[in-house]
Amino acid sequence: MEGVDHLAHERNKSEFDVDAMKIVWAGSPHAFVVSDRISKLVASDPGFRKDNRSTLSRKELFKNTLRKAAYAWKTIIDLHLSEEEAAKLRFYVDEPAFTDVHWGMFIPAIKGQGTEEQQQKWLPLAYKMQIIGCYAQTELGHGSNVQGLETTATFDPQTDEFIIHSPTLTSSKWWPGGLGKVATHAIAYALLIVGGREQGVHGFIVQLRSLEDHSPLPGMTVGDIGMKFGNGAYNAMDNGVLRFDHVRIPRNQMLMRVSQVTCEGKYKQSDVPRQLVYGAMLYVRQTIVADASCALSRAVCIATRYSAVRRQFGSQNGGPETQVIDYKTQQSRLFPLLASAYAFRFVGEWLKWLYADVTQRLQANDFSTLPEAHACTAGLKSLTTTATADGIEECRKLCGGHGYLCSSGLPELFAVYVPACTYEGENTVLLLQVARFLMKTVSQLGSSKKPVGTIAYMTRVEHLMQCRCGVQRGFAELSADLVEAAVAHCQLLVVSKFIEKLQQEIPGKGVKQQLEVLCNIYALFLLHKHQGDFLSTGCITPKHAALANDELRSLYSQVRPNAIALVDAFNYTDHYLGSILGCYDGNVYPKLYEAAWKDPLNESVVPDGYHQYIRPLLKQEIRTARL
Ligand SMILES: CC/C=C\C/C=C\C/C=C\C/C=C\CC/C=C/C(=O)SCCNC(=O)CCNC(=O)[C@H](O)C(C)(C)COP(=O)(O)OP(=O)(O)OC[C@H]1O[C@@H](n2cnc3c(N)ncnc32)[C@H](O)[C@@H]1OP(=O)(O)O
Ligand SMILES: Cc1cc2nc3c(=O)[nH]c(=O)nc-3n(C[C@H](O)[C@H](O)[C@H](O)COP(=O)(O)OP(=O)(O)OC[C@H]3O[C@@H](n4cnc5c(N)ncnc54)[C@H](O)[C@@H]3O)c2cc1C
Repeated sequence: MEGVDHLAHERNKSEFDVDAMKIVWAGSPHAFVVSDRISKLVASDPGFRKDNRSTLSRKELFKNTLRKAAYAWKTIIDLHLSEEEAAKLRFYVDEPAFTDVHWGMFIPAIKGQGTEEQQQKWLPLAYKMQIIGCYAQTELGHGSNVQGLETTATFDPQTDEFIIHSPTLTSSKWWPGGLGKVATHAIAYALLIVGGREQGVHGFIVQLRSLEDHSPLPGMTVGDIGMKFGNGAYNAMDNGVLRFDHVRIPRNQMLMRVSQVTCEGKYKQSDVPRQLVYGAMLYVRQTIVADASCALSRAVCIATRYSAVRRQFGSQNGGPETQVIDYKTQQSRLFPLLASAYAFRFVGEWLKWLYADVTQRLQANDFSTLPEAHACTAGLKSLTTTATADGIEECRKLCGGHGYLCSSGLPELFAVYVPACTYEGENTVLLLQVARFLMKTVSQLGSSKKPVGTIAYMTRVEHLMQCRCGVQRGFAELSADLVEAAVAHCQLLVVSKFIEKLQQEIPGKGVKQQLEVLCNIYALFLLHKHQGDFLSTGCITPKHAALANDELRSLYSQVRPNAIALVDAFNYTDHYLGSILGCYDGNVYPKLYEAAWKDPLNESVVPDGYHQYIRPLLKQEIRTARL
């Protein structure tokens, strides 16, 4: 039944102003208007179609991605879109591509680590896409251990150049997105050697390919690293391999904000801390946290709408069966994820603020908040991506069998999303960074250096002052426990930022009340899940644990009538969701049925291969047939 809203009865039940919630979700009325306009623009343009993605071969998929990226760029130019609108357009096009790394890493690395002069030279070219950049840090042998990178950049004072070289197989650059087939330039990270002395890892701008015919420049061996997890999905991205054979670049292509090499071959360090070499990672981790709420909310939107459409069991006197969303078990799996999507949205907003604040301070040579910013970006990146990847998979299961179909949108969403747990810092490795920061704070508790900001609470935890570790090799030996402490610290951050959000004025009928319910679900669900830890440390009593569980059930009942409206507030178009199960009108079954017939296997009634393989089998001719 075309045009009928099968979820209208659900939408009529809602107890709050959905339009006002859309603005809260978007961040501001302006952000909502931009997001709404651009998402509809992308959805209505056949040039951005994506429903056939899972049936394309790797080569077709990749070429189609190139076409879309070029078409997106043309749209941006033709419509004179602002930077903000252009970023939204790329977001709603929803295809992993070299452009993510060009805009998300190459440009930020030059901005953060380049001198004024370098920025003036390279940024205009990059902004106009006259050059396309990638971020070549990871190597075949080392990813997490950045100090272990083997690529060398040796200064040659005779020619005023660096010689970039890959001395071993394991020093081959391996993984950088966009490197394989597209990028013309890279920020390549290499061990700097000046006057025979090693000076640690630094970033260099290296041209990879000719701007005339795209052939690799002399001394470069470059290609794609091969198929990745999931058909379609992240295979639209050309993650690459690169070897340097004594490639020479001018001295002024070393990113020199943090440290410099003079033409005489002197190595000089500015007053800024060395850690700023890692600055691009700080930036991207912050954007990944914001992105987690998008990916999780998308999966939750699909699972919630479908749970309201799907009915199983419970028919009374021939009446309709029960909507699966009404089962308490379904609610106890789904609603904490709905609450998490909102929680991650708000902590992402806060992290964006924190990043802007630290950037401003760094510009004024105030480096005091850098360790905290590093711990927050690393920890929240780890926490939100792990929870989102797990959450997407849970949403697939919440959709039963149909969740496994590509047309549900969930398998591809999972395949595209799950590497976020690894890239930009493997999640456990990042939690160890948070643990290191926490232990450093604990060790300073008795001193005059008082913890502030996100660790201010530590002064209130009396017993931390008495913490002494009797275990040999302290940190390494206890690292599994310390990782758990780091997760708990990050969860505290998420909960406290949700509570802070609720302390702000939030307009719109019933909006604040809904958010309070979600915040309580988020916090109590954590308490319920980790009640063993809370009980064993005496933080709660068994009675508290039971009360929390009772309260959770009551909160789920309060969410139930508002569930569809709470996911409508994400304001996702059917194009962006890319899911038959999650379509706005809930008209799932006819769409699933129709889509099945479009599969290439159904192009002929009798399949290719019948005469060769099926018929001989049926006719018992298999032993004589040539297979
Ligand atoms: C489809 C895409 C969808 C969504 C994405 C949305 C937007 C994103 C846009 C684009 C991205 C798109 C695709 C992703 C592409 C992926 C790219 C990459 O993966 S790039 C490679 C990333 N690599 C890593 O993250 C490596 C991880 N390793 C490290 O960060 C470090 O090596 C590590 C910190 C683990 C260890 O460093 P090391 O110096 O060896 O050790 P140490 O622990 O001694 O640290 C020294 C000192 O420095 C402090 N510190 C470490 N890192 C930072 C930092 N980033 N900032 C500030 N400070 C830092 C550390 O705390 C320590 O300080 P103290 O001595 O304790 O004071
Ligand atoms: C899709 C994708 C895109 C990528 N894009 C880029 C890119 O554009 N540019 C780029 O430079 N890189 C890129 N990467 C590489 C990525 O950044 C690294 O893979 C990532 O940082 C993890 O490093 P690794 O592979 O060395 O993992 P490893 O460090 O080898 O991890 C293996 C295991 O060892 C554990 N481990 C490692 N160190 C420790 C430790 N100290 N203590 C305890 N456990 C430890 C980890 O927890 C993990 O379980 C990309 C990767 C992927 C998957």
